[in-house]
Amino acid sequence: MSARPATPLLDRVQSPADLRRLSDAELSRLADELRAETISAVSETGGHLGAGLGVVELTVALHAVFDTPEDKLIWDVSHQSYPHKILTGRRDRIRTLRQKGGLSGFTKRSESVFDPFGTAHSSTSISAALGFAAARDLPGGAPGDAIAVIGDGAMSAGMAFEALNNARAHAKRLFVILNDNGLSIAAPVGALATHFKDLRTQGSNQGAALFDALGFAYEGPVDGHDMPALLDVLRRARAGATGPTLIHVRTRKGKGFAAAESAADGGHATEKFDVATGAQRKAAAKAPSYTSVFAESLIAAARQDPRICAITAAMPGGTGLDRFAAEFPDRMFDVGIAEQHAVTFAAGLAAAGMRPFCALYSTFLQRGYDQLVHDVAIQGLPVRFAIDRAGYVGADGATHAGSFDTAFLANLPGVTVMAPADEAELAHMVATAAAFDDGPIALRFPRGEGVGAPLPERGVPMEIGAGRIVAPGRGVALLSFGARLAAGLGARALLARDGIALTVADARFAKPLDRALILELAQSHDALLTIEEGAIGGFGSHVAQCLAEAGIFDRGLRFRALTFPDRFLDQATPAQMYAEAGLDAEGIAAKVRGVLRG
Ligand SMILES: Cc1ncc(C[n+]2csc(CCOP(=O)(O)OP(=O)(O)O)c2C)c(N)n1
Ligand SMILES: CC(=O)[C@@H](O)[C@H](O)COP(=O)(O)O
Ligand SMILES: [Mg+2]
Repeated sequence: MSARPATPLLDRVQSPADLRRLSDAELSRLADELRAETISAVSETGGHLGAGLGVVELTVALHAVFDTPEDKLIWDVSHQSYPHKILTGRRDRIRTLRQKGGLSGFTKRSESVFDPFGTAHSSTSISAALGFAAARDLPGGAPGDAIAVIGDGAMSAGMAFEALNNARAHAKRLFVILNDNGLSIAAPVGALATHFKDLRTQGSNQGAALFDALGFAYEGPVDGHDMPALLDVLRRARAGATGPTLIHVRTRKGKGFAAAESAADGGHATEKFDVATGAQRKAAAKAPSYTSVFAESLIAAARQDPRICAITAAMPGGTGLDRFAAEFPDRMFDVGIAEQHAVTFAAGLAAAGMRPFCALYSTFLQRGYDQLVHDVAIQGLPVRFAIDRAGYVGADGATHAGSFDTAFLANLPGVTVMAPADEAELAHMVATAAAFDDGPIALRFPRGEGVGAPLPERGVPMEIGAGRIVAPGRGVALLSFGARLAAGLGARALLARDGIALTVADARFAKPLDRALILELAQSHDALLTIEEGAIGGFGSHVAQCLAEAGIFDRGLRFRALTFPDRFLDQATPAQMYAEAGLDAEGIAAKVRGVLRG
Protein backbone atom coordinates (compact mmCIF):
# COMPACT_ATOMS: atom_id res chain seq x y z
CA MET A 1 0.00 0.00 0.00
CA SER A 2 1.37 3.41 -0.92
CA ALA A 3 1.61 5.95 1.91
CA ARG A 4 -0.94 8.76 1.83
CA PRO A 5 0.68 12.15 1.14
CA ALA A 6 1.12 14.10 4.36
CA THR A 7 -1.35 16.97 4.93
CA PRO A 8 0.48 20.22 4.26
CA LEU A 9 1.56 21.77 7.53
CA LEU A 10 0.51 25.13 6.17
CA ASP A 11 -3.10 23.96 6.16
CA ARG A 12 -2.83 23.49 9.92
CA VAL A 13 -1.55 27.00 10.55
CA GLN A 14 -4.36 29.50 10.84
CA SER A 15 -2.32 31.74 13.11
CA PRO A 16 1.15 31.76 14.69
CA ALA A 17 -0.18 29.98 17.78
CA ASP A 18 -0.61 26.90 15.58
CA LEU A 19 2.98 26.93 14.38
CA ARG A 20 4.28 27.17 17.93
CA ARG A 21 2.93 23.63 18.43
CA LEU A 22 5.19 22.27 15.67
CA SER A 23 8.55 20.60 16.20
CA ASP A 24 11.70 22.28 14.93
CA ALA A 25 11.87 19.79 12.07
CA GLU A 26 8.28 20.60 11.17
CA LEU A 27 9.09 24.30 11.21
CA SER A 28 11.69 23.68 8.50
CA ARG A 29 9.11 21.84 6.43
CA LEU A 30 6.59 24.62 7.04
CA ALA A 31 9.11 27.11 5.68
CA ASP A 32 9.41 25.12 2.45
CA GLU A 33 5.63 25.11 2.04
CA LEU A 34 5.42 28.80 2.86
CA ARG A 35 7.98 29.59 0.19
CA ALA A 36 6.03 27.61 -2.41
CA GLU A 37 2.79 29.32 -1.38
CA THR A 38 4.39 32.76 -1.63
CA ILE A 39 5.72 32.05 -5.11
CA SER A 40 2.38 30.67 -6.22
CA ALA A 41 0.44 33.67 -4.86
CA VAL A 42 2.75 36.31 -6.35
CA SER A 43 2.75 34.52 -9.69
CA GLU A 44 -0.98 35.40 -9.81
CA THR A 45 -0.83 38.90 -8.37
CA GLY A 46 2.59 40.28 -9.19
CA GLY A 47 4.29 42.35 -6.52
CA HIS A 48 7.31 42.29 -4.26
CA LEU A 49 8.69 38.78 -4.42
CA GLY A 50 12.42 38.62 -3.75
CA ALA A 51 12.51 40.23 -0.31
CA GLY A 52 9.76 37.95 1.02
CA LEU A 53 11.45 34.82 -0.30
CA GLY A 54 14.61 35.86 1.53
CA VAL A 55 12.88 35.98 4.89
CA VAL A 56 10.71 32.85 4.76
CA GLU A 57 12.73 30.96 7.41
CA LEU A 58 13.13 34.14 9.45
CA THR A 59 9.37 34.75 9.39
CA VAL A 60 8.62 31.23 10.62
CA ALA A 61 11.33 31.40 13.29
CA LEU A 62 10.24 34.81 14.60
CA HIS A 63 6.63 33.73 14.97
CA ALA A 64 7.76 30.44 16.55
CA VAL A 65 10.02 32.06 19.13
CA PHE A 66 8.19 35.29 19.93
CA ASP A 67 4.65 35.53 21.21
CA THR A 68 3.06 37.55 18.42
CA PRO A 69 0.80 39.52 18.43
CA GLU A 70 1.58 40.42 22.06
CA ASP A 71 5.19 40.73 20.99
CA LYS A 72 5.22 43.42 18.31
CA LEU A 73 6.86 42.40 15.06
CA ILE A 74 7.55 45.37 12.80
CA TRP A 75 8.73 44.79 9.24
CA ASP A 76 10.69 47.67 7.74
CA VAL A 77 9.20 48.77 4.40
CA SER A 78 7.15 45.53 4.73
CA HIS A 79 7.51 44.63 1.07
CA GLN A 80 8.87 41.36 2.54
CA SER A 81 5.75 40.72 4.62
CA TYR A 82 3.79 38.41 2.29
CA PRO A 83 4.95 35.22 4.09
CA HIS A 84 4.06 36.92 7.38
CA LYS A 85 0.59 37.66 6.00
CA ILE A 86 0.13 34.03 5.00
CA LEU A 87 1.01 32.85 8.50
CA THR A 88 -1.15 35.42 10.26
CA GLY A 89 -4.64 34.54 9.09
CA ARG A 90 -4.56 36.11 5.64
CA ARG A 91 -3.72 33.10 3.50
CA ASP A 92 -7.27 32.96 2.14
CA ARG A 93 -6.91 36.52 0.78
CA ILE A 94 -3.26 36.45 -0.28
CA ARG A 95 -4.22 36.23 -3.96
CA THR A 96 -5.97 39.61 -3.65
CA LEU A 97 -2.68 41.33 -2.83
CA ARG A 98 -2.34 44.89 -4.12
CA GLN A 99 -5.75 44.84 -5.82
CA LYS A 100 -8.76 47.02 -5.18
CA GLY A 101 -10.53 45.73 -2.08
CA GLY A 102 -7.76 43.19 -1.45
CA LEU A 103 -4.84 42.91 0.89
CA SER A 104 -2.34 45.74 0.97
CA GLY A 105 1.16 45.00 -0.27
CA PHE A 106 2.45 46.37 3.02
CA THR A 107 1.66 45.84 6.69
CA LYS A 108 -1.34 47.78 7.84
CA ARG A 109 -2.79 48.20 11.32
CA SER A 110 -6.36 48.04 10.04
CA GLU A 111 -5.68 44.72 8.31
CA SER A 112 -4.49 42.57 11.22
CA VAL A 113 -3.54 42.60 14.89
CA PHE A 114 -0.33 40.97 13.71
CA ASP A 115 0.56 44.24 11.95
CA PRO A 116 1.20 46.49 14.94
CA PHE A 117 2.60 49.26 12.75
CA GLY A 118 2.11 50.21 9.11
CA THR A 119 5.23 50.67 7.04
CA ALA A 120 6.13 51.20 3.37
CA HIS A 121 8.60 54.07 3.39
CA SER A 122 11.83 52.61 4.62
CA SER A 123 13.81 52.85 7.84
CA THR A 124 10.97 53.61 10.25
CA SER A 125 10.86 50.24 12.02
CA ILE A 126 13.43 50.82 14.75
CA SER A 127 11.86 54.12 15.82
CA ALA A 128 8.41 52.53 15.93
CA ALA A 129 9.67 49.46 17.80
CA LEU A 130 11.46 51.71 20.25
CA GLY A 131 8.17 53.53 20.83
CA PHE A 132 6.47 50.21 21.62
CA ALA A 133 9.34 49.21 23.92
CA ALA A 134 9.33 52.51 25.77
CA ALA A 135 5.53 52.37 26.16
CA ARG A 136 5.74 48.82 27.51
CA ASP A 137 8.07 50.02 30.24
CA LEU A 138 5.63 52.74 31.31
CA PRO A 139 2.37 52.35 33.25
CA GLY A 140 -0.46 51.70 30.79
CA GLY A 141 1.75 50.67 27.87
CA ALA A 142 0.93 47.50 25.95
CA PRO A 143 3.01 44.51 27.14
CA GLY A 144 5.36 42.45 24.98
CA ASP A 145 8.68 42.63 23.27
CA ALA A 146 9.29 44.84 20.25
CA ILE A 147 11.16 43.47 17.27
CA ALA A 148 12.17 45.50 14.21
CA VAL A 149 13.25 43.60 11.09
CA ILE A 150 15.23 45.94 8.88
CA GLY A 151 17.14 45.35 5.67
CA ASP A 152 20.73 46.32 4.98
CA GLY A 153 19.51 48.90 2.46
CA ALA A 154 17.03 50.47 4.85
CA MET A 155 19.66 50.56 7.56
CA SER A 156 21.58 53.16 5.55
CA ALA A 157 18.99 55.87 6.18
CA GLY A 158 19.61 58.55 8.78
CA MET A 159 16.34 57.76 10.50
CA ALA A 160 17.48 54.23 11.34
CA PHE A 161 20.58 55.64 12.97
CA GLU A 162 18.62 58.25 14.91
CA ALA A 163 16.67 55.37 16.44
CA LEU A 164 19.72 53.18 17.10
CA ASN A 165 21.36 56.13 18.81
CA ASN A 166 18.36 56.49 21.12
CA ALA A 167 17.67 52.85 21.87
CA ARG A 168 19.64 52.29 25.02
CA ALA A 169 18.35 55.48 26.58
CA HIS A 170 14.68 54.69 26.03
CA ALA A 171 14.18 50.93 26.18
CA LYS A 172 15.09 48.14 28.55
CA ARG A 173 14.77 45.52 25.81
CA LEU A 174 14.53 45.98 22.07
CA PHE A 175 15.31 43.57 19.27
CA VAL A 176 16.60 44.68 15.90
CA ILE A 177 17.01 41.99 13.26
CA LEU A 178 19.36 43.16 10.52
CA ASN A 179 18.19 41.24 7.45
CA ASP A 180 21.33 41.48 5.38
CA ASN A 181 20.98 40.19 1.83
CA GLY A 182 23.64 42.46 0.36
CA LEU A 183 21.07 44.20 -1.83
CA SER A 184 18.85 47.22 -1.73
CA ILE A 185 16.76 47.32 -4.93
CA ALA A 186 19.98 48.02 -6.75
CA ALA A 187 23.40 47.27 -5.34
CA PRO A 188 23.69 48.91 -1.94
CA VAL A 189 26.03 51.88 -1.77
CA GLY A 190 28.26 53.53 0.78
CA ALA A 191 30.64 52.68 3.55
CA LEU A 192 27.99 50.93 5.63
CA ALA A 193 27.32 48.45 2.84
CA THR A 194 31.03 47.63 2.81
CA HIS A 195 31.03 47.25 6.59
CA PHE A 196 28.07 44.86 6.47
CA LYS A 197 29.82 42.86 3.79
CA ASP A 198 32.88 42.55 6.01
CA LEU A 199 30.71 41.47 8.94
CA ARG A 200 28.88 38.99 6.73
CA THR A 201 32.01 37.37 5.46
CA GLN A 202 34.30 37.63 8.47
CA GLY A 203 31.76 37.48 11.28
CA SER A 204 32.94 38.09 14.79
CA ASN A 205 36.59 38.21 13.63
CA GLN A 206 35.71 41.56 12.16
CA GLY A 207 34.05 42.80 15.33
CA ALA A 208 30.88 44.84 15.55
CA ALA A 209 32.29 47.96 17.12
CA LEU A 210 29.69 50.12 15.45
CA PHE A 211 26.75 48.40 17.14
CA ASP A 212 28.67 47.97 20.40
CA ALA A 213 29.25 51.70 20.47
CA LEU A 214 25.55 52.32 19.93
CA GLY A 215 24.77 50.21 22.99
CA PHE A 216 23.56 47.06 21.24
CA ALA A 217 24.54 43.52 22.06
CA TYR A 218 25.49 42.07 18.67
CA GLU A 219 24.64 38.48 17.73
CA GLY A 220 25.64 36.83 14.50
CA PRO A 221 25.98 36.77 11.66
CA VAL A 222 23.68 33.77 11.41
CA ASP A 223 22.58 31.97 8.23
CA GLY A 224 18.98 33.09 7.73
CA HIS A 225 18.09 29.94 5.81
CA ASP A 226 19.33 27.55 8.50
CA MET A 227 16.25 27.03 10.64
CA PRO A 228 17.94 25.34 13.63
CA ALA A 229 20.59 28.07 13.79
CA LEU A 230 17.97 30.80 13.53
CA LEU A 231 15.78 29.25 16.21
CA ASP A 232 18.79 28.89 18.47
CA VAL A 233 19.95 32.48 18.20
CA LEU A 234 16.44 33.91 18.59
CA ARG A 235 15.60 31.69 21.57
CA ARG A 236 18.83 32.61 23.33
CA ALA A 237 18.30 36.30 22.63
CA ARG A 238 14.70 36.25 23.82
CA ALA A 239 15.62 34.41 27.00
CA GLY A 240 18.69 36.40 27.87
CA ALA A 241 18.45 39.94 26.52
CA THR A 242 18.73 42.68 29.11
CA GLY A 243 19.07 45.60 26.71
CA PRO A 244 18.92 46.44 23.01
CA THR A 245 20.04 43.48 20.92
CA LEU A 246 20.91 43.38 17.23
CA ILE A 247 20.83 40.03 15.48
CA HIS A 248 22.63 40.02 12.16
CA VAL A 249 20.97 37.56 9.78
CA ARG A 250 22.47 36.72 6.39
CA THR A 251 19.83 35.99 3.77
CA ARG A 252 19.55 35.66 0.03
CA LYS A 253 17.05 37.87 -1.76
CA GLY A 254 14.85 35.71 -4.00
CA LYS A 255 15.89 32.52 -2.17
CA GLY A 256 14.40 29.36 -3.62
CA PHE A 257 13.15 30.76 -6.91
CA ALA A 258 15.75 30.59 -9.64
CA ALA A 259 14.46 33.50 -11.71
CA ALA A 260 14.56 35.78 -8.67
CA GLU A 261 17.87 34.54 -7.30
CA SER A 262 19.57 35.12 -10.62
CA ALA A 263 18.10 38.59 -11.21
CA ALA A 264 20.35 41.56 -10.44
CA ASP A 265 17.75 42.90 -7.98
CA GLY A 266 17.02 39.52 -6.40
CA GLY A 267 13.55 39.55 -7.96
CA HIS A 268 12.63 42.67 -5.98
CA ALA A 269 9.33 43.23 -7.80
CA THR A 270 7.63 41.32 -10.53
CA GLU A 271 4.67 41.25 -12.85
CA LYS A 272 2.53 38.13 -12.81
CA PHE A 273 4.68 35.22 -13.97
CA ASP A 274 4.80 31.61 -14.97
CA VAL A 275 6.01 29.56 -12.00
CA ALA A 276 7.65 26.87 -14.12
CA THR A 277 9.73 29.21 -16.28
CA GLY A 278 9.79 32.44 -14.30
CA ALA A 279 8.69 34.31 -17.45
CA GLN A 280 6.82 37.49 -16.58
CA ARG A 281 3.47 38.36 -18.18
CA LYS A 282 3.63 42.01 -19.07
CA ALA A 283 1.37 43.72 -21.60
CA ALA A 284 3.30 45.32 -24.45
CA ALA A 285 3.83 49.04 -23.95
CA LYS A 286 1.91 51.37 -26.27
CA ALA A 287 4.04 54.40 -25.54
CA PRO A 288 7.33 55.11 -23.78
CA SER A 289 7.14 55.60 -20.05
CA TYR A 290 7.48 59.08 -18.59
CA THR A 291 10.50 57.80 -16.68
CA SER A 292 12.30 56.76 -19.86
CA VAL A 293 11.50 60.06 -21.60
CA PHE A 294 12.86 61.91 -18.59
CA ALA A 295 16.05 59.83 -18.61
CA GLU A 296 16.66 60.19 -22.35
CA SER A 297 15.96 63.93 -22.24
CA LEU A 298 18.35 64.38 -19.35
CA ILE A 299 21.05 62.39 -21.11
CA ALA A 300 20.58 64.59 -24.20
CA ALA A 301 20.92 67.72 -22.08
CA ALA A 302 23.97 66.34 -20.26
CA ARG A 303 25.73 65.71 -23.55
CA GLN A 304 25.56 69.46 -24.16
CA ASP A 305 26.34 70.61 -20.65
CA PRO A 306 29.03 69.11 -18.40
CA ARG A 307 27.51 70.82 -15.36
CA ILE A 308 24.42 68.64 -15.47
CA CYS A 309 24.52 65.87 -12.91
CA ALA A 310 21.94 63.59 -11.35
CA ILE A 311 21.12 62.28 -7.91
CA THR A 312 19.04 59.29 -6.88
CA ALA A 313 18.24 57.97 -3.42
CA ALA A 314 18.56 54.22 -4.04
CA MET A 315 16.23 54.19 -7.04
CA PRO A 316 18.51 54.24 -10.11
CA GLY A 317 16.24 51.89 -12.08
CA GLY A 318 12.96 53.42 -10.95
CA THR A 319 14.04 56.95 -11.88
CA GLY A 320 15.78 55.93 -15.12
CA LEU A 321 19.08 57.25 -13.83
CA ASP A 322 20.73 53.87 -14.38
CA ARG A 323 20.77 54.87 -18.06
CA PHE A 324 22.29 58.23 -17.19
CA ALA A 325 24.94 56.47 -15.08
CA ALA A 326 25.84 54.21 -17.99
CA GLU A 327 26.87 57.25 -20.03
CA PHE A 328 27.99 59.62 -17.27
CA PRO A 329 29.18 57.46 -14.36
CA ASP A 330 31.02 60.37 -12.74
CA ARG A 331 28.00 62.62 -12.84
CA MET A 332 25.46 60.27 -11.27
CA PHE A 333 25.27 59.98 -7.52
CA ASP A 334 23.35 57.21 -5.80
CA VAL A 335 23.29 58.27 -2.15
CA GLY A 336 21.36 55.25 -0.85
CA ILE A 337 18.01 55.49 0.94
CA ALA A 338 18.74 58.99 2.16
CA GLU A 339 16.33 61.49 0.63
CA GLN A 340 17.14 64.24 3.11
CA HIS A 341 20.81 63.94 2.32
CA ALA A 342 20.02 63.76 -1.42
CA VAL A 343 18.30 67.15 -1.34
CA THR A 344 20.98 68.96 0.64
CA PHE A 345 23.73 67.23 -1.35
CA ALA A 346 22.06 68.57 -4.50
CA ALA A 347 21.94 72.00 -2.90
CA GLY A 348 25.68 71.81 -2.30
CA LEU A 349 26.29 70.81 -5.90
CA ALA A 350 24.15 73.72 -7.10
CA ALA A 351 25.93 76.18 -4.81
CA ALA A 352 29.20 74.98 -6.32
CA GLY A 353 28.04 75.79 -9.84
CA MET A 354 26.71 72.44 -11.02
CA ARG A 355 23.26 71.90 -12.50
CA PRO A 356 21.92 69.03 -10.38
CA PHE A 357 18.76 67.06 -11.15
CA CYS A 358 17.56 65.49 -7.94
CA ALA A 359 15.34 62.64 -9.17
CA LEU A 360 13.03 61.34 -6.45
CA TYR A 361 9.61 59.77 -6.29
CA SER A 362 7.04 62.29 -5.11
CA THR A 363 6.22 60.24 -2.02
CA PHE A 364 9.88 59.90 -0.97
CA LEU A 365 10.60 63.60 -1.53
CA GLN A 366 8.28 64.19 1.43
CA ARG A 367 11.13 63.01 3.60
CA GLY A 368 13.39 65.78 2.31
CA TYR A 369 10.97 68.64 2.87
CA ASP A 370 12.85 70.62 5.49
CA GLN A 371 15.96 70.34 3.36
CA LEU A 372 13.95 71.58 0.40
CA VAL A 373 12.78 74.62 2.34
CA HIS A 374 15.86 75.39 4.39
CA ASP A 375 18.73 74.35 2.18
CA VAL A 376 17.32 74.88 -1.30
CA ALA A 377 14.44 77.36 -1.39
CA ILE A 378 15.56 79.93 1.17
CA GLN A 379 18.95 80.07 -0.51
CA GLY A 380 17.34 80.21 -3.94
CA LEU A 381 19.60 77.46 -5.21
CA PRO A 382 18.93 76.10 -8.70
CA VAL A 383 18.30 72.49 -7.81
CA ARG A 384 16.15 70.76 -10.42
CA PHE A 385 13.66 68.35 -8.84
CA ALA A 386 12.56 65.61 -11.21
CA ILE A 387 9.58 64.22 -9.33
CA ASP A 388 8.56 60.82 -10.64
CA ARG A 389 5.46 58.81 -9.56
CA ALA A 390 3.45 62.01 -9.13
CA GLY A 391 -0.25 61.25 -8.75
CA TYR A 392 -1.83 57.89 -8.01
CA VAL A 393 0.58 54.99 -8.51
CA GLY A 394 -1.84 52.09 -8.21
CA ALA A 395 -0.88 48.84 -6.50
CA ASP A 396 1.43 50.40 -3.90
CA GLY A 397 -1.56 52.33 -2.55
CA ALA A 398 -1.76 55.31 -0.27
CA THR A 399 1.78 55.18 1.10
CA HIS A 400 3.28 55.61 -2.36
CA ALA A 401 0.78 57.98 -3.95
CA GLY A 402 2.39 61.21 -5.10
CA SER A 403 -0.34 63.46 -3.79
CA PHE A 404 1.21 66.37 -2.01
CA ASP A 405 4.20 67.70 -3.91
CA THR A 406 2.38 70.43 -5.85
CA ALA A 407 0.91 71.75 -2.62
CA PHE A 408 4.14 71.64 -0.67
CA LEU A 409 6.26 73.06 -3.48
CA ALA A 410 4.04 75.76 -4.92
CA ASN A 411 3.63 77.42 -1.54
CA LEU A 412 7.37 78.03 -1.31
CA PRO A 413 8.53 81.46 -2.43
CA GLY A 414 10.67 81.40 -5.54
CA VAL A 415 10.12 77.75 -6.49
CA THR A 416 9.01 77.08 -10.07
CA VAL A 417 6.66 74.11 -10.44
CA MET A 418 5.85 72.44 -13.77
CA ALA A 419 3.90 69.35 -14.84
CA PRO A 420 3.81 68.01 -18.39
CA ALA A 421 0.52 67.08 -20.02
CA ASP A 422 2.25 64.31 -21.99
CA GLU A 423 5.66 62.84 -22.67
CA ALA A 424 6.52 65.40 -25.38
CA GLU A 425 5.90 68.22 -22.92
CA LEU A 426 8.11 66.36 -20.45
CA ALA A 427 11.01 66.45 -22.90
CA HIS A 428 10.58 70.23 -23.19
CA MET A 429 10.34 70.62 -19.43
CA VAL A 430 13.60 68.77 -18.88
CA ALA A 431 15.22 71.21 -21.32
CA THR A 432 13.52 74.10 -19.49
CA ALA A 433 14.86 72.95 -16.13
CA ALA A 434 18.34 72.36 -17.54
CA ALA A 435 18.49 75.93 -18.80
CA PHE A 436 17.00 77.53 -15.69
CA ASP A 437 19.42 78.96 -13.13
CA ASP A 438 17.19 81.44 -11.35
CA GLY A 439 16.20 79.27 -8.41
CA PRO A 440 14.73 75.87 -7.59
CA ILE A 441 12.59 74.30 -10.29
CA ALA A 442 10.50 71.13 -10.19
CA LEU A 443 8.83 68.99 -12.80
CA ARG A 444 6.38 66.31 -11.71
CA PHE A 445 5.24 63.43 -13.87
CA PRO A 446 3.28 60.23 -13.37
CA ARG A 447 4.19 56.56 -13.15
CA GLY A 448 3.75 54.53 -16.31
CA GLU A 449 3.30 55.11 -20.00
CA GLY A 450 2.80 58.41 -21.75
CA VAL A 451 -0.14 59.01 -24.04
CA GLY A 452 1.72 58.34 -27.29
CA ALA A 453 2.47 61.98 -28.12
CA PRO A 454 5.14 62.29 -30.84
CA LEU A 455 8.44 63.08 -29.19
CA PRO A 456 10.44 66.09 -30.32
CA GLU A 457 13.90 65.48 -31.69
CA ARG A 458 15.17 67.48 -28.76
CA GLY A 459 13.56 69.36 -25.91
CA VAL A 460 13.30 73.13 -26.24
CA PRO A 461 13.17 75.42 -23.19
CA MET A 462 9.69 76.83 -22.57
CA GLU A 463 8.71 80.31 -21.55
CA ILE A 464 8.49 80.18 -17.76
CA GLY A 465 4.92 80.55 -16.54
CA ALA A 466 3.25 80.28 -19.93
CA GLY A 467 0.28 77.96 -20.45
CA ARG A 468 -1.66 77.24 -23.64
CA ILE A 469 -5.17 76.74 -24.91
CA VAL A 470 -5.40 73.23 -26.31
CA ALA A 471 -9.01 73.13 -27.53
CA PRO A 472 -11.21 76.24 -27.65
CA GLY A 473 -14.87 76.17 -26.69
CA ARG A 474 -17.36 78.46 -24.98
CA GLY A 475 -19.29 78.81 -21.74
CA VAL A 476 -17.16 76.51 -19.62
CA ALA A 477 -13.40 75.98 -19.47
CA LEU A 478 -11.15 73.34 -17.95
CA LEU A 479 -7.62 74.37 -17.00
CA SER A 480 -5.44 71.30 -16.51
CA PHE A 481 -2.13 71.04 -14.69
CA GLY A 482 -0.29 67.88 -15.68
CA ALA A 483 -1.26 64.59 -17.21
CA ARG A 484 -5.03 64.79 -16.61
CA LEU A 485 -5.17 66.75 -19.86
CA ALA A 486 -5.99 63.59 -21.83
CA ALA A 487 -8.92 62.86 -19.51
CA GLY A 488 -10.00 66.47 -19.93
CA LEU A 489 -10.04 66.05 -23.69
CA GLY A 490 -11.99 62.82 -23.21
CA ALA A 491 -14.54 64.75 -21.15
CA ARG A 492 -14.72 67.36 -23.90
CA ALA A 493 -15.67 64.66 -26.40
CA LEU A 494 -18.36 63.30 -24.05
CA LEU A 495 -19.80 66.76 -23.42
CA ALA A 496 -19.86 67.58 -27.13
CA ARG A 497 -22.60 64.95 -27.47
CA ASP A 498 -24.73 67.14 -25.16
CA GLY A 499 -23.91 70.27 -27.13
CA ILE A 500 -21.47 71.56 -24.51
CA ALA A 501 -18.27 73.02 -25.98
CA LEU A 502 -15.67 72.68 -23.26
CA THR A 503 -12.58 74.83 -23.62
CA VAL A 504 -9.52 72.84 -22.55
CA ALA A 505 -6.29 74.56 -21.57
CA ASP A 506 -2.96 73.34 -20.25
CA ALA A 507 -1.42 75.46 -17.48
CA ARG A 508 1.99 73.75 -17.59
CA PHE A 509 3.03 75.77 -14.51
CA ALA A 510 1.52 75.81 -11.04
CA LYS A 511 4.08 78.45 -10.19
CA PRO A 512 4.42 81.02 -11.57
CA LEU A 513 0.83 80.94 -12.72
CA ASP A 514 -0.08 82.15 -16.17
CA ARG A 515 -2.25 84.93 -14.79
CA ALA A 516 -3.08 86.31 -18.21
CA LEU A 517 -4.39 82.93 -19.38
CA ILE A 518 -6.37 82.39 -16.18
CA LEU A 519 -7.98 85.81 -16.33
CA GLU A 520 -8.75 85.40 -20.02
CA LEU A 521 -10.47 82.05 -19.37
CA ALA A 522 -12.34 83.47 -16.39
CA GLN A 523 -13.55 86.52 -18.25
CA SER A 524 -14.62 84.73 -21.42
CA HIS A 525 -16.46 81.81 -19.74
CA ASP A 526 -19.29 81.46 -17.22
CA ALA A 527 -17.55 78.63 -15.41
CA LEU A 528 -13.94 77.60 -14.89
CA LEU A 529 -12.70 74.28 -13.53
CA THR A 530 -9.15 73.30 -12.72
CA ILE A 531 -7.85 69.75 -12.62
CA GLU A 532 -4.65 68.24 -11.28
CA GLU A 533 -3.21 64.94 -10.06
CA GLY A 534 -2.76 65.99 -6.48
CA ALA A 535 -4.32 66.85 -3.15
CA ILE A 536 -6.36 69.88 -2.16
CA GLY A 537 -4.15 72.90 -1.64
CA GLY A 538 -2.22 72.64 -4.88
CA PHE A 539 -2.74 74.14 -8.32
CA GLY A 540 -6.49 74.75 -7.95
CA SER A 541 -5.97 76.65 -4.70
CA HIS A 542 -3.42 78.92 -6.34
CA VAL A 543 -5.79 79.61 -9.23
CA ALA A 544 -8.61 80.36 -6.76
CA GLN A 545 -6.33 82.78 -4.94
CA CYS A 546 -5.44 84.48 -8.22
CA LEU A 547 -9.11 84.81 -9.21
CA ALA A 548 -10.10 86.12 -5.79
CA GLU A 549 -7.37 88.72 -5.84
CA ALA A 550 -8.51 89.87 -9.28
CA GLY A 551 -12.08 90.22 -8.00
CA ILE A 552 -13.39 87.74 -10.58
CA PHE A 553 -15.62 85.87 -8.13
CA ASP A 554 -17.43 89.14 -7.38
CA ARG A 555 -18.50 89.10 -11.01
CA GLY A 556 -20.17 85.70 -10.63
CA LEU A 557 -17.70 83.22 -12.13
CA ARG A 558 -18.54 79.63 -11.21
CA PHE A 559 -15.34 77.90 -10.15
CA ARG A 560 -14.44 74.34 -9.12
CA ALA A 561 -11.05 72.80 -8.33
CA LEU A 562 -10.91 69.08 -9.20
CA THR A 563 -8.32 67.48 -6.94
CA PHE A 564 -7.78 64.22 -5.12
CA PRO A 565 -10.45 63.69 -2.47
CA ASP A 566 -9.48 64.57 1.08
CA ARG A 567 -8.82 60.97 2.11
CA PHE A 568 -6.19 58.33 1.48
CA LEU A 569 -7.18 55.91 -1.29
CA ASP A 570 -6.21 52.25 -0.91
CA GLN A 571 -4.50 50.25 -3.63
CA ALA A 572 -6.21 49.65 -6.96
CA THR A 573 -5.18 50.26 -10.54
CA PRO A 574 -4.42 53.92 -11.30
CA ALA A 575 -7.46 54.00 -13.58
CA GLN A 576 -9.69 52.74 -10.76
CA MET A 577 -8.23 55.30 -8.40
CA TYR A 578 -8.78 58.17 -10.83
CA ALA A 579 -12.34 56.98 -11.43
CA GLU A 580 -12.95 56.83 -7.68
CA ALA A 581 -11.59 60.35 -7.37
CA GLY A 582 -13.89 61.56 -10.14
CA LEU A 583 -10.91 62.58 -12.23
CA ASP A 584 -11.47 60.38 -15.28
CA ALA A 585 -13.26 61.61 -18.41
CA GLU A 586 -16.70 60.57 -17.12
CA GLY A 587 -16.07 62.15 -13.71
CA ILE A 588 -14.91 65.41 -15.25
CA ALA A 589 -17.88 65.51 -17.61
CA ALA A 590 -20.26 64.90 -14.71
CA LYS A 591 -18.65 67.72 -12.76
CA VAL A 592 -18.96 70.09 -15.71
CA ARG A 593 -22.65 69.23 -16.15
CA GLY A 594 -23.20 69.81 -12.43
CA VAL A 595 -21.52 73.21 -12.55
CA LEU A 596 -23.57 74.25 -15.57
CA ARG A 597 -26.76 73.15 -13.82
CA GLY A 598 -25.70 75.42 -10.97
C1 LIG B 1 12.11 56.36 2.13
C2 LIG B 1 12.10 55.30 1.05
N1 LIG B 1 12.93 55.43 0.00
C3 LIG B 1 12.94 54.50 -0.96
C4 LIG B 1 12.12 53.43 -0.88
C5 LIG B 1 12.08 52.41 -2.02
N2 LIG B 1 12.57 51.11 -1.56
C6 LIG B 1 11.74 50.14 -1.18
S1 LIG B 1 12.50 48.74 -0.72
C7 LIG B 1 14.00 49.42 -1.06
C8 LIG B 1 15.25 48.61 -0.84
C9 LIG B 1 15.36 48.21 0.57
O1 LIG B 1 16.49 47.44 0.73
P1 LIG B 1 16.60 46.55 2.02
O2 LIG B 1 16.17 47.33 3.21
O3 LIG B 1 17.95 45.98 2.06
O4 LIG B 1 15.49 45.44 1.81
P2 LIG B 1 15.51 44.19 0.80
O5 LIG B 1 14.59 44.59 -0.32
O6 LIG B 1 16.90 43.95 0.37
O7 LIG B 1 14.97 43.09 1.61
C10 LIG B 1 13.87 50.72 -1.53
C11 LIG B 1 14.98 51.58 -1.95
C12 LIG B 1 11.26 53.34 0.22
N3 LIG B 1 10.37 52.36 0.36
N4 LIG B 1 11.29 54.28 1.17
C1 LIG C 1 8.65 48.90 -1.83
C2 LIG C 1 8.98 50.11 -2.57
O1 LIG C 1 8.92 51.18 -2.03
C3 LIG C 1 9.37 50.06 -3.98
O2 LIG C 1 9.77 48.80 -4.35
C4 LIG C 1 8.22 50.55 -4.81
O3 LIG C 1 7.18 49.61 -4.77
C5 LIG C 1 8.68 50.76 -6.22
O4 LIG C 1 7.67 51.34 -6.95
P1 LIG C 1 7.74 51.38 -8.54
O5 LIG C 1 7.27 50.04 -9.01
O6 LIG C 1 6.78 52.48 -8.90
O7 LIG C 1 9.14 51.66 -8.91
MG1 LIG D 1 18.68 44.19 1.44
